[in-house]
Amino acid sequence: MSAPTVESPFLATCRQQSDDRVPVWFMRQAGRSLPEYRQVRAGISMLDSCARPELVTEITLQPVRRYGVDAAIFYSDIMVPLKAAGIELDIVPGTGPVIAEPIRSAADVQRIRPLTVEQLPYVTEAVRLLVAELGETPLIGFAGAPFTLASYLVEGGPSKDYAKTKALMVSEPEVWHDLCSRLAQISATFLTAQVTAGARAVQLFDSWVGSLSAADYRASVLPHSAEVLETIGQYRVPRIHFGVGTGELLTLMGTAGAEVVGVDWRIPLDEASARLGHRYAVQGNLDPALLGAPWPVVAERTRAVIAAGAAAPGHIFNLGHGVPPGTDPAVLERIVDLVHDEGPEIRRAVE
Ligand SMILES: Cc1c2[nH]c(c1CCC(=O)O)Cc1[nH]c(c(CCC(=O)O)c1C)Cc1[nH]c(c(CCC(=O)O)c1C)Cc1[nH]c(c(C)c1CCC(=O)O)C2
Repeated sequence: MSAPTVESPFLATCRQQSDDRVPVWFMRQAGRSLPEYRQVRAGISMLDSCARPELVTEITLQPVRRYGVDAAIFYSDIMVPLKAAGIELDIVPGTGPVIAEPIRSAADVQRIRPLTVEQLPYVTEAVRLLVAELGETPLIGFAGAPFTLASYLVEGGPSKDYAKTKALMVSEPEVWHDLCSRLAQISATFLTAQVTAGARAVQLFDSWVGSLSAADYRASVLPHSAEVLETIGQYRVPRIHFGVGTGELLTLMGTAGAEVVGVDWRIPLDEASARLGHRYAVQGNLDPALLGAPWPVVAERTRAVIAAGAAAPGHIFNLGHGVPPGTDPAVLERIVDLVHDEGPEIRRAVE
């Protein structure tokens, strides 16, 4: 056991300098599961809400107040920097991102212009306001990774099979790499805006990359995600890299450059850590679909996640993906308390 640090438990764990405390936050902790969120968002579209710094600050703080989580995540969306770069899109409630003119050709790709931090003034301002309000609680900045962003741009919206995206990737590799290079630049700029304004960690969401084979991931996607992570490396903040269904990609994802690898519920954290050579802290991985089960079941599963996480050189408790909109906030509150109260003991029992 290393000496306790003055740093936040979340940041210490990212850096593998934690004691036995288990930090916890939830992907999509801000959002429709919270009545106070539904109230302040009423009548304001998702994308408009992201451009209002006071509102962004309030929504980001809501789950921190309610749950006592160890980190805040910036309220925005992976599509916000694409819109700022001039791509016409909307986020449709209940559906997700919808692109006015999908990107399918070399000429389409050339329309995507580079983004500058100056084009994101509402991001800079919101992060500054937030950091002043948050005190010791660190703010996590985030961005979408090139593959996940490309999947929306090429499909034109959400997809089940990513068929158009994969077809472009394998049939026109030059166009694909040009697209992903541009998206990497945009993602890195979105992260830079957040980190230079005071975010103390970042998460790169490659939510849909688990649809790829390891060979395609390595050849067509990994270099672009690595580019984003490398660009942000100069700021010395911990980097978290997450995707859904990535069990077969974990070994490769570990090489992309992040300090922490996020894992979904399909693979236990001890197995995930083994696939990562026990070199990285892990984040996850309670199945969000279980949040509606009776509390004793949720509690047992929460304890099992903590026990499996003890195999890694650091464990940040989270869900395996985002909080579903219908979740009872009281359950998340109980999970945070359990992780904080019982986490150290469960870890010591395993070690
Ligand atoms: C794939 C993806 C998107 N957006 C994001 C991802 C990667 C994370 C993941 O895999 O879930 C990232 C994201 N989106 C949002 C956040 C805010 C911070 C947080 O996690 O609390 C974060 C980190 C707010 C949001 N982004 C969105 C909402 C819900 C819309 C609303 O409340 O009106 C929120 C709170 C909209 C959105 N935006 C996107 C989708 C699929 C949706 C859901 C559409 C729907 O079900 O209505 C694209």
